[in-house]
Amino acid sequence: MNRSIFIALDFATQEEAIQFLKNNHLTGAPVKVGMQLFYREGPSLIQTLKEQGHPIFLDLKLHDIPNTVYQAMKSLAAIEVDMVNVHASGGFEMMKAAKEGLNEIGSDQSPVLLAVTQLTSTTQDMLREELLINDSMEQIVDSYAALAQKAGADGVVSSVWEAQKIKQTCGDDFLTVTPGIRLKGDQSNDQKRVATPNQASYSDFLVMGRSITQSENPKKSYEQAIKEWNDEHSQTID
Ligand SMILES: O=c1ccn([C@@H]2O[C@H](COP(=O)(O)O)[C@@H](O)[C@H]2O)c(=O)[nH]1
Repeated sequence: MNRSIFIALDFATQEEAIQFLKNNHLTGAPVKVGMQLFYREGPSLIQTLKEQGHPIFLDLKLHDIPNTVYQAMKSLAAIEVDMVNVHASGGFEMMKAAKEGLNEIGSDQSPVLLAVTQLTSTTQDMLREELLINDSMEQIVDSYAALAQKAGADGVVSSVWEAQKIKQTCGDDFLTVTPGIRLKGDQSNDQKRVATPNQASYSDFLVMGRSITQSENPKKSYEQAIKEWNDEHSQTID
């Protein structure tokens, strides 16, 4: 899969999601399906999106005992999405079990496994005061990424602000998928570690929801995000 921006389809129903894509000429664009839509519509929605040519990131963030995650990943591998994820805080054995579950269908066809390091809605203060973790955000994200890589994950979900360090620690081929993206001037909403597309030079994939889905002109916002990101990337690489 080439580097691309996944549109977060955070809609209540399949009908709304498909209509959004159709009305805005986004059929075939990479999409992220999360809990809201998948818990209601299930695998048939994935089938419909696949028939319309969309690369799919199924963002269910599994977090359970290793055997349960292993069995769940076998089910998810069977619906043939492109990327799935777990919470890295589930630990090494759980992430390893996730990878084994996905590989049951044959490792060359199995979905990419990502591990969520720390949600982009989490701040340093929350880590310290609510979760009783005293290390810095960067240290935690970095060590979770290294653990995820050791367990067999293909990459991580983090904010843009940790992506460079992850690449240094885990290597260029280890994928960095970054939500919390906003176009300049847009509201952050519940996101805390936010960035614009042109700040995302170390990301392999961006995830963008409301800056596109709630824009007055979603197609234009999507194209603007791609342009900003690509311009920045070519400047960094050249
Ligand atoms: O750390 C994470 C992990 C996943 N997400 C998901 O990405 C989108 C972001 O939506 P926006 O509207 O662009 O804020 C959403 O579906 C989250 O569940 C994340 O934001 N942060």
